[in-house]
Amino acid sequence: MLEPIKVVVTGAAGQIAYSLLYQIGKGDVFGQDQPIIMHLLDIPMMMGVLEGVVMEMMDCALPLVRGIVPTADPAVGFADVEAAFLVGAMPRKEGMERKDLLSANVKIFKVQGQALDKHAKKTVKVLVVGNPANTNALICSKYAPSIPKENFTAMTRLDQNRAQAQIAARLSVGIESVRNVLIWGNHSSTQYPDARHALVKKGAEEVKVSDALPDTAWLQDQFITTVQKRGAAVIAARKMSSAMSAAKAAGDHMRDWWLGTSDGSFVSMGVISDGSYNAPADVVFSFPVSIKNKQWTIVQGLPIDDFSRGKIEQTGQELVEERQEALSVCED
Ligand SMILES: NC(=O)C1=CN([C@@H]2O[C@H](COP(=O)(O)OP(=O)(O)OC[C@H]3O[C@@H](n4cnc5c(N)ncnc54)[C@H](O)[C@@H]3O)[C@@H](O)[C@H]2O)C=CC1
Ligand SMILES: O=C(O)CCC(=O)C(=O)O
Repeated sequence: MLEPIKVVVTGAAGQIAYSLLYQIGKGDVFGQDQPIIMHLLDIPMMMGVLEGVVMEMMDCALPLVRGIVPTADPAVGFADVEAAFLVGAMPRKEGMERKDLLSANVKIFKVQGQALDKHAKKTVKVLVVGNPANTNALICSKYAPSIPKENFTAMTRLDQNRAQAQIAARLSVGIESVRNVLIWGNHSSTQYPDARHALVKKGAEEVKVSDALPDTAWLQDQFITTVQKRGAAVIAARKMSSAMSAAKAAGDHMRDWWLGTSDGSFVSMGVISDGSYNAPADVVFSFPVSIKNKQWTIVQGLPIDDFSRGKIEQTGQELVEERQEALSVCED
């Protein structure tokens, strides 16, 4: 058995955390041999609710959970953590775009960046879930200058999972038969879900999704818009934003970062852009990445046609605009 690691979940009294904490505690994210001390951070007025979550965590009787620290103090929440799930932020309501949350939420990520800088391990892996996730991750990193920029990522894994599920359903195959479906850009309605590089198992063989599903009209239209608008569709139906699927995606993202991806497979993560694929540099942009030894690398050399180039440009432009707005909010 390994030494315990400290893992923080912010927004710990909220709906995503309610599903996420169990996954982490039962070993689905960091592995079955990795004990965990869970730091649960929320705001002072939620401490009563958080007490109930702590009782439930205890009552789950999870052998890997070696300690639970509920707190409203970021200095305690972020102390010596090796992994951080930054979930705590306001969710959007029906009719809003995620970027409408920017002015309310971005300041949370400034403060948490400063706290991570002071209190977390310098190797901490940070996953930002709270929306607008890409720009919040950028701001968090800016205010944590002693931690490498590569350690701050934003979640587009829910979009990837949604896209993979749409393709699998359309082909009537199991979800595990489909891989390398990508999300480019922003976790917003400009994101570009891309099945051009995706593969599907057909018997003993693996073939391109575009060959198994020669329906370009669907792939270039309904597939993309369904994934782009899925968050809004869930809100319209549930009157609350996605939580179970968001928690699953957060676990998937961190697990792959911690334990690595298999050869030839890639996953989508919002990471600091170096300008690959003509995306704007210095925004947090979702790229295909492969991961080894807890380090992600942007997968290079995928062929990009004019259709994809236009979509990448559009979502990149939105991220540049969000960056500008976020920086001015933080300077106020
Ligand atoms: N990137 C993605 O794919 C997804 C992102 N989200 C986003 O995740 C965020 C959380 O969603 P839910 O859990 O459904 O919301 P929720 O409202 O159920 O829970 C949010 C929790 O965060 C807490 N919180 C607020 N400010 C905080 C702070 N400064 N420090 C610590 N905790 C704080 C609140 O008190 C609350 O308990 C939202 O911004 C939502 O839009 C949701 C689904 C998917
Ligand atoms: O704002 C939303 O769309 C709800 C949460 C979310 O980001 C999503 O479901 O993708």
